This record gives sequence, structure tokens and C-alpha cells, in this order.
Amino acid sequence: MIVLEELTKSFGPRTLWEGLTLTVEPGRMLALVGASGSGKTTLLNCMGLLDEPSSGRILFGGADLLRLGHGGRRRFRRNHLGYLFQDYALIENATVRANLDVARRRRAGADHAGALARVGLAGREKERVHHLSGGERQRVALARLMVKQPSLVLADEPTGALDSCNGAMVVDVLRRMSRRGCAVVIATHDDRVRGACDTAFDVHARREVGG
Ligand SMILES: Nc1ncnc2c1ncn2[C@@H]1O[C@H](COP(=O)(O)OP(=O)(O)OP(=O)(O)O)[C@@H](O)[C@H]1O
Repeated sequence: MIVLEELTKSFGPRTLWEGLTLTVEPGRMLALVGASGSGKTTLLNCMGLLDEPSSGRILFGGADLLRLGHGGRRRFRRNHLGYLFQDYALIENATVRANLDVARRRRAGADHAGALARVGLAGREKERVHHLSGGERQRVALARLMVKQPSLVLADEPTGALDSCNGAMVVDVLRRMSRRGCAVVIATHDDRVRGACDTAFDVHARREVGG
């Protein structure tokens, strides 16, 4: 479970949001919604420790993530966190297989082939990521999540670069991960993604608005 308590984010004199309080339970899928510029990506970045809120607490497993040192933050990212971001965060010059290996941690025998088959990329292990299309890169990032099996997934517009069929597949994979106990947070403008989530949280209004 991840709990955001009274988060505030300001850029100089401009306050993006304040008093933002939100809980995402294991096994739940939450959509972050709100107008462009309301701060959905910034909130995901704060939850993933890529950005710092100006004040507030982010509790995970009872500990305040914002108080962790470098080592603690690295362990949180490595052991618990999965990203599905717009820039895919893949190693461009490496093969598909090498990108999945990065996620494997110590879990021997992670099912690379099964994950690639699930995202429609069976047999593509040896191809270099920079030769893949945008949608294929997004699906490699999804396969990497399946290999990693994180307890928290942060996804930023995960269907943005995909056709509707592949978009539905992304949602389906994230739903399966949530059924296995993962907490999934998705920033989205896509009503189909929002409809597939358990609840939606409007970042501008700072309250839940229903699934
Ligand atoms: N480092 C920064 N310095 C100043 N302003 C920033 C910084 N990062 C983000 N912002 C501003 O914060 C606001 C929210 O940006 P963010 O990308 O989080 O919104 P969003 O809701 O995800 O938007 P979209 O739906 O268009 O992706 C924007 O006005 C952006 O310019």
C-alpha cells in the first residue's frame, strides 16, 4: 500500500497542488485524471522518487519514502517499483532480452519468453530496442514489468502510443498484475483506461471521482 499524506508541490511561486492525500491499496488500480497541466506526471514522479514534493509524506510499507537515503531509495526502486513511462525508459542500444534481464533481480527463471509472447513480441529477444517502433518499445516496457513483478506500478499514459487493440492489452496486463496484489497507478486521458480502473482520482480537485 502507498499512502500520500498532505502532499504539496510548488515551482517557485506557483503551487501545483497542496494538501493532496491519497491511498492506493494492493490489488487496486487507480486512474489519475485531470486536465493537462494539473500535475499527474509530477505526482507519479514524486511517487517514484524521481521528483520531490515540497512538503508532505509518502508512506510505503509504513516507512516515509522521502526520508530514505540514496541506498534506501535505490532498494525501493529495485525491489518494489515498476515504471511504464512515456519515454519507455529502455536501454536503447541493448537487445530486448537485455532489457528484460535488467528487471529480473534475483528471481531465477523469470519467464522472458512468456512475457514477450503475452505482449505480441514472441521470438524478438535478440532485436535491438532502437530498431523497434514506439508501440513495440512500449510493449517491451510492459514485458519488463511482467518479468519484474513489482508491488507498485506507476504508468504514465501507457496507451498513448498504441492502437486500441494494444491499448486494451496493456490494461489487461496491468489488471492481471493488480489481481496478484500489485497496486497500479495510471495517469491517463483515455476514458477506456479510466473505466477499467477501480477508482479515479482527480489531481486538480484532489479527490476521488469514481471509476
Ligand atoms: N521542473 C519544473 N519546473 C517548473 N514547472 C514544472 C516542472 N515540472 C513540471 N512543471 C509544470 O507543472 C505542471 C504540471 O505538469 P505535469 O506534466 O505534471 O502535468 P500533467 O497533468 O501530467 O499534464 P499532461 O496531461 O499534459 O501530461 C505544468 O504546468 C508543468 O509546466
